[in-house]
Amino acid sequence: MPGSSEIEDSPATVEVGKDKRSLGADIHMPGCTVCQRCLNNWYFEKDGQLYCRHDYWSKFGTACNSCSQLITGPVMVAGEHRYHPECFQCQKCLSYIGDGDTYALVERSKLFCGRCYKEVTRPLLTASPHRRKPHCIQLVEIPPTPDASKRGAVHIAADQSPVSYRHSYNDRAQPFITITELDLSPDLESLKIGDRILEVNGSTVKDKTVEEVDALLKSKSTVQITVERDLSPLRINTEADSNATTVIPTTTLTTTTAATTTTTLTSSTPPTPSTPSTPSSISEGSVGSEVEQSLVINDTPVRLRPKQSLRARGASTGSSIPDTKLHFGPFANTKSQALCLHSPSRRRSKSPSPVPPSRQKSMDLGRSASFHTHSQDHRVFRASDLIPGEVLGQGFFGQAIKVTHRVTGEVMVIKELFRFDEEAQKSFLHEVSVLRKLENPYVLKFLGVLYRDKKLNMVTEYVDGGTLSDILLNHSIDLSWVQRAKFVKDISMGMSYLHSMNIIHRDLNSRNCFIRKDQTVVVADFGLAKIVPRHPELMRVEKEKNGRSGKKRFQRKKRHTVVGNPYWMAPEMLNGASYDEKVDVFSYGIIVCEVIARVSADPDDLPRCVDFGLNVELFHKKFCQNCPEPLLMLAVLCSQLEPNKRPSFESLNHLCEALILHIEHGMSAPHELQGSAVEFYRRAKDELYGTHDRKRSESPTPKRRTSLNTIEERKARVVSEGEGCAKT
Ligand SMILES: Nc1ncnc2c1ncn2[C@@H]1O[C@H](COP(=O)(O)OP(=O)(O)OP(=O)(O)O)[C@@H](O)[C@H]1O
Repeated sequence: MPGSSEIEDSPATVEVGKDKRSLGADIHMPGCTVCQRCLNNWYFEKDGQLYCRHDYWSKFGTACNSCSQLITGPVMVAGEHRYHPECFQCQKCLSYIGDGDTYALVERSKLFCGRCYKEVTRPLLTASPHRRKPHCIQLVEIPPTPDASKRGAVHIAADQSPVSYRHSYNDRAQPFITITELDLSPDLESLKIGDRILEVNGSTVKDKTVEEVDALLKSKSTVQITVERDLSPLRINTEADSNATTVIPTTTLTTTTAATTTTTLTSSTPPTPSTPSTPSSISEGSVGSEVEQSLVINDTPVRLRPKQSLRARGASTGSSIPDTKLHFGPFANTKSQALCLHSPSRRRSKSPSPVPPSRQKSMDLGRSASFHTHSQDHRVFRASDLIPGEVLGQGFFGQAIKVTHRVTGEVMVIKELFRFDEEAQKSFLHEVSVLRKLENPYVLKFLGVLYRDKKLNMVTEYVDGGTLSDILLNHSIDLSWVQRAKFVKDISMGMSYLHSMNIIHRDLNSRNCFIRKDQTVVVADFGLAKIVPRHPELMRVEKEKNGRSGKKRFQRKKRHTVVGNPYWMAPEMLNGASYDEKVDVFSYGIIVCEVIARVSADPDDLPRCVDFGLNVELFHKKFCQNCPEPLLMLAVLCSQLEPNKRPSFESLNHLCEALILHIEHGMSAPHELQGSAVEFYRRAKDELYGTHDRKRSESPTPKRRTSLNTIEERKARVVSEGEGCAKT
């Protein structure tokens, strides 16, 4: 995890799956099973063994093939490679490859959508037909048909050749299921003889027999096949191979595929060496029943005989695919059909195919073959699953729309971008990647993602009670002090969870806290959240990896970007100074003030000082006639100017619980919240400035808007000085 700040005051946490329990800080912690280092903060438990986070991840976690981060939610699977849905993105056109989309993963790292893959590989093949074709995992979709027999068949067999073991995607002993024959059909043009089948309709074929897989392939509905190919099972018949080429009069027809399969139809006597092929290049001539094809299969030349069913037999040297057959199908006598064989780069419209081009993607597909969910709760939705409802509101980059699931009736929210610049994309992806890691009753629940028009949308729970700000400012709603104390407790619970996950929210405010019908509050909006490592193991590993000074890299506070809304922003951030997670505690303090006063956080309404602190004396005078003193004390403690003096959310949880008991049942308030808040504030100010200067630090604000302007101007200045900013 990137970042540099270490969060103090947090007790050790046991993580058993998703269950996290706090331990007292004084409990002696044993060492990590793998690295033996003392587990004095976080640890993971599995089968009675304890691990540090790093070793747990490396032993049991699945890392994303793109960002290398642990995958905890939905995962896109390409062969043995796994991706976060938001990382499953075409590296050329940057569109998201979603549920049911075709793709190709080249050389195990370069991910392309189906269209870009064809564009990218074409010049490669043109440049050098001899070059070794890259390893590729590809999701190919065969459209549905009312009559499966008309679609063309994929013939498969268990491949016993040693090649099939060489780049295995698993370490099983049994052979791969390999495509041995393909009917000539536009639907099958993206498949190649020699392809190894990894999945059919999203299910691995590892444990299936050839017969079972064959039955799946014969389905009338859409079939999605994930195939792996490498080592050029078929490649261009070049000069070196030409001796073995059988020739038939008049025709030289060379078809180069975008992937690894090439087919050469060569002319008759005298045998002419094949010219280096160009993609889909064609010398005019007839292709009919007399044409014979020459192929190279696993480096062995084979012949293809032109019959209704062309059969390629292993040459005398012995082919690793001994009996390869190409069915030309009902249009065998047409040149265009012949070209369609293994020629995905050709436009389908040139083919007199019985399958209209629109059928290729027109069906409402089942779940993507490559999609699997690790978490029960996180899903990938299709646009057709969701009935759009009202727009709930707009943010800086996007908008939130209420939606209802067509089948289950669940009401949810999709958050979609309306700005597509880099900053918006980055912020959005960041929010998705943060939110999907979180699971807590006081944090907005992430439900999954929705791909629409090659764009990623986030799907979350719908929180039906409005924002905390809305509720507080609606004075027709009666809010008891107990209820208000419960609001602030819930926020503290959500925030302590976030901090325990090493996340600084940085945009905590009453508009980002939503209220459920049962009056619980959830913390939302993680677009500005910052992930900071604090686990000693992670730091050590990171330090070793980077060879940098751990001290410098992991000092507790670091100068971070200035982000968030200035009304809730901590003074140290407004001043452009280094900050840590205690900025969230300051924002929380301002929220507590809003809860007490039921006014907006605008400094016009909520009195602040020229040093950006809370003007407690004025606040007390204006708003605290009926307020329980310990609640005001809570606000004052949290909004202290010195970050280190603000309590952690962990201790705020306890204070809030005791506060509720105090307000509800008259039990004594915790000692931290006892006494006069105004007195406490004066003492703290005197300590900071001295008695004489304290008055000057407080806001005399003779002109009404001075304080507001000061805060906003200060932030604008900090930002223009180069600290950067997102969203105000
Ligand atoms: N899960 C949700 N449940 C109910 N209402 C929501 C939900 N998410 C968003 N909203 C409503 O939609 C509004 C816009 O939300 P959105 O997240 O798009 O922007 P924002 O959080 O207000 O702004 P920004 O993301 O720029 O900070 C919110 O203020 C809230 O009123």
